Amino acid sequence: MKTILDTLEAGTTWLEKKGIEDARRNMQLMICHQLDCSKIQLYTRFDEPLDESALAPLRVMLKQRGEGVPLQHLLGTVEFYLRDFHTDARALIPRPETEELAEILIKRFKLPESPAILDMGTGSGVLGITLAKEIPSAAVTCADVSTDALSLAEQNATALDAQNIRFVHSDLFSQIEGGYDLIVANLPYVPETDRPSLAPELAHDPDLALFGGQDGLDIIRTFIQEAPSYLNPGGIIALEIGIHQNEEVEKLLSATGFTDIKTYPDLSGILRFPTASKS
Ligand SMILES: C[S@@+](CC[C@H](N)C(=O)[O-])C[C@H]1O[C@@H](n2cnc3c(N)ncnc32)[C@H](O)[C@@H]1O
Repeated sequence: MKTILDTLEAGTTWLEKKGIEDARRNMQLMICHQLDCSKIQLYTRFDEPLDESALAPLRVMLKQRGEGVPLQHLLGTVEFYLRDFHTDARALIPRPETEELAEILIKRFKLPESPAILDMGTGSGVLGITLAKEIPSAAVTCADVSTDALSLAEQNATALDAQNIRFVHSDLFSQIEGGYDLIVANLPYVPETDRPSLAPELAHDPDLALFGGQDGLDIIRTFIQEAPSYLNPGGIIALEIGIHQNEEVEKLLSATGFTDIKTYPDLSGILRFPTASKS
């Protein structure tokens, strides 16, 4: 009978042949998911035999992973700011760099006592829900044009018991009323011209979450132009953008009258998080 270690080795080899990066980690996490145990527990159970009731679903997951289905969709969750968020095809899989944006906002910005916060393009809700949980006195609004994304975000807010939060179906600010102290937005920024060269796994993210027109900035341009009307004086705008988009976005912010413009780098040094204030 196959042990956990046999299964881990065989699955890793198979995923490597399929060109999956980090194959061993992928396989470990799929086994942990199937056995409902942590990675540490897995190491202590290597010699345990796996019967067909555990192997059969693992084979299905392995096959799907080999076909390029993202690991996060197979596991059903992603950790973001130390909380587990459900993730599926309804919204973009939360990315680790977005966690860095949450960290910057929580640690580096001084917000009013009970800030009104808007998360525009909330997707699975990771930014808005994290801010709601980390700043319990905040009143957070999460908006998205996708009703699918909103249903996932609401599911996550309920699972994480975020109560200081509401959800609005809105194409940018069309259904939003003003008065925010912080507006954060990770809107689509992938240039249409990059579509043919994108990693196959991105095909599992909704198009609506990725593409922002020819240079990627179509939606962000409108967002920046409209945002001042929805910010309180001294209010902050914070975005996530793609590589080499910072100069154009800083110009847009400046042309719209924002001050204190600063773009923070992500951990790999890409200037990814522009922030600015309304004077
Ligand atoms: C890059 S995803 C980010 C999702 C989430 N905020 C995150 O960080 O993981 C962009 C999100 O913006 C939403 N979106 C796209 N166009 C929009 C628009 N015009 N108005 C509001 N939301 C929009 C998409 O549906 C998608 O959920």
